[in-house]
Amino acid sequence: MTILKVKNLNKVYGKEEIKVKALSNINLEINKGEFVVIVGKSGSGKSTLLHIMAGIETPTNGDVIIDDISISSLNEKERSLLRKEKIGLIFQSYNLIPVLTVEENIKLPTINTNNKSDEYINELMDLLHISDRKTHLPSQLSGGQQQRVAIARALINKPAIIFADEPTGNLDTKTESEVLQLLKESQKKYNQTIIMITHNIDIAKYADKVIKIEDGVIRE
Ligand SMILES: Nc1ncnc2c1ncn2[C@@H]1O[C@H](COP(=O)(O)OP(=O)(O)OP(=O)(O)O)[C@@H](O)[C@H]1O
Repeated sequence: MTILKVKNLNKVYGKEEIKVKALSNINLEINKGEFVVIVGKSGSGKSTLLHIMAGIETPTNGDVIIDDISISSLNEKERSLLRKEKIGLIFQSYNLIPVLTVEENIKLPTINTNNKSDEYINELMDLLHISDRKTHLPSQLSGGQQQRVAIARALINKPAIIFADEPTGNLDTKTESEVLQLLKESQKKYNQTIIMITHNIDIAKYADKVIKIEDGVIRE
């Protein structure tokens, strides 16, 4: 079953002499439950594609369809609701709120939703080995711990699709494999789709589908 479709997508940044064509006529389909990896050289358009698929950046033209809903037909408020309900985002920079504790950061996406599950927060903190840091602030954590908090925050609403931009780029090998293991367990348990940018060939080996981008174009 298709969960995400990209149709004739183009993205151009800037105008005239500073114009950059970041994506050219991208078409793809991703099935529910798939683990998809996006690879390609620096500047090839990976982050641009991921951000547009996640509804945090708009295309110049073309469309993204998530669960039969066309993102371009939504206004900003509706897009934000769709993101909250269906999408989890993990970035290489953790984007945690500095004045909130670990637990408060993880709970952020549950505000204004029906998700009141303290049980799942505790389960995630246990799985990610951050339970003993739940009242700490992000500045009191190591990089790996901060990334695990960001991952718990992305998973808290049990999103249908998890978008991850180099999520293990700043982690040591041991933490990296723990984080990947957790993502895969979550994917299996809740039939989630993971779409991840990585430079790590080993991660690409585990993927159900590898999307290779070269100069804004998909190479099969
Ligand atoms: N906000 C922006 N304004 C202008 N050009 C941009 C902007 N964001 C990206 N670009 C350009 O679009 C192209 C694709 O960038 P993108 O960040 O998607 O590449 P990437 O494959 O994710 O690279 P990396 O692996 O280095 O993160 C690049 O040429 C980049 O310079």
